Amino acid sequence: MPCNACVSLVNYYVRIGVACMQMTASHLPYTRNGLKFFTKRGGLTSGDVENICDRAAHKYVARKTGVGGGGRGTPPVVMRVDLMSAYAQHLRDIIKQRVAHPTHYDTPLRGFKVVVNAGNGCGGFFTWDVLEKLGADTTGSLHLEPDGRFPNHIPNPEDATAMSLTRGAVLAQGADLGVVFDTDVDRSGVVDAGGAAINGDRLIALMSAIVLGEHPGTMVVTDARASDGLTRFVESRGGRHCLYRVGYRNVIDKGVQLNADGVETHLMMETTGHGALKENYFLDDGAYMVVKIIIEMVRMKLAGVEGGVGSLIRDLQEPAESVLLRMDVMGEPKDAKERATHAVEAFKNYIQEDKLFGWVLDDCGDCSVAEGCLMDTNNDPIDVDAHMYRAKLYDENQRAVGMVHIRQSVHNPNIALNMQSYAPGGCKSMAKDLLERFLLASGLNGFLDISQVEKFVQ
Ligand SMILES: O=P(O)(O)OC[C@H]1O[C@H](O)[C@H](O)[C@@H](O)[C@@H]1O
Repeated sequence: MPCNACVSLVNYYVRIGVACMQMTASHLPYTRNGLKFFTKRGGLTSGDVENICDRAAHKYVARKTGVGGGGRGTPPVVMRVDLMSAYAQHLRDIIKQRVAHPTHYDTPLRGFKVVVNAGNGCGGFFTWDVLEKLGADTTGSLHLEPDGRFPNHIPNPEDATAMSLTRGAVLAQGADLGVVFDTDVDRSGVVDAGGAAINGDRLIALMSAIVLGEHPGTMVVTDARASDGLTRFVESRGGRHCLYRVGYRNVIDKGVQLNADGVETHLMMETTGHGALKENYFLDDGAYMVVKIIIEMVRMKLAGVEGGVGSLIRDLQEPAESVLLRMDVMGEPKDAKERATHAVEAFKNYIQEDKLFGWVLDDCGDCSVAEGCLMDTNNDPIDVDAHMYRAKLYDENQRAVGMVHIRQSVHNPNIALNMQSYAPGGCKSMAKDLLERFLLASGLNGFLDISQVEKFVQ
């Protein structure tokens, strides 16, 4: 079930105090699984989940040993709820109400062709239970049947195959829009009528354009891998851009915290396609994002605006090149976090100690070293992926070559090096510079596998 179907349950049952939980492996292999927990305030944080696990473990031990009660009491009430139908109806109602079609209120998508690629995850419902019921033609939709082996491609809007197959279907059908969901529909991407993939920064730009139309001046929170072009895009529309840590929960929690601090923040999105809106309980809900885009598409058509939703991001300036390289932390797994922290901090120190001439640490986002995030009043940040910095390289003529974002991976013992350049060849120049003047000079290659960087430089 799409995890954000849970919000329907929360909406409907919150009065009697019900929260909900979902089992999901997202796009990971079917041999792995996880749990997500929701209450009316949104998804629980990792700290909350740890607390629940601790308490469950204590209860389990108490029950096994007969010490401390073990949670015996009134047995829980079990009810069967058709959550998916309620969720789909909730989405349909939002589209109907917000489009308020002057001639066919109940079928506002009549005359529109929308192709869905569910990637064999659980997003197929969006085709028959949302789009078709609202009058859309969904001919040419792809991979709607759930299959945990994901036989066609990784169900992920960041996946090039997922996007290009959807593009092919959109162009073949002459569709107005293509929609790509990840497995559990917490992420999405779209393809416009011209076949352009709208994911990553482009999706954030599109959502920013829509949300800034509704909430002028709002803050938009993203992870700090987002491009400078995106910051300019948001600012040119009167918005503000807060760059924060990688990890969708970090990004969302930052938005929650900003709102609590009185900074109006309506959109929180990661460059991976996870996105949450204040109006939707701060949930990372891929279907809700698509609903917002579809409403905009229909409104534009009704207003006689040409070009479809893709035209909303025409002036987004994108990097000339984007590259992600990984450096595995070698040695004992137990030492990996400390070593990775050391390496990322060494990058900052090298710049601050003027050992990396031409490199300047960025002064916005929690990835900065100067003031911390410009808007950050959180003195107790989540200790996930906290070590990251962003820096720019300038050439001898003071022209910016590009930007590097260096951080520990959220999941694995490696360091991710995201590079974006402003001109072709810039990523290679930056990688070469970092390899020679930092990775080799510092001796970090003693415990970092720098082969991807070396290969890229060659
Ligand atoms: O640190 P990485 O391995 O690149 O993974 C980073 C990603 O981890 C998870 O999948 C989170 O859900 C994402 O929000 C995050 O962007």
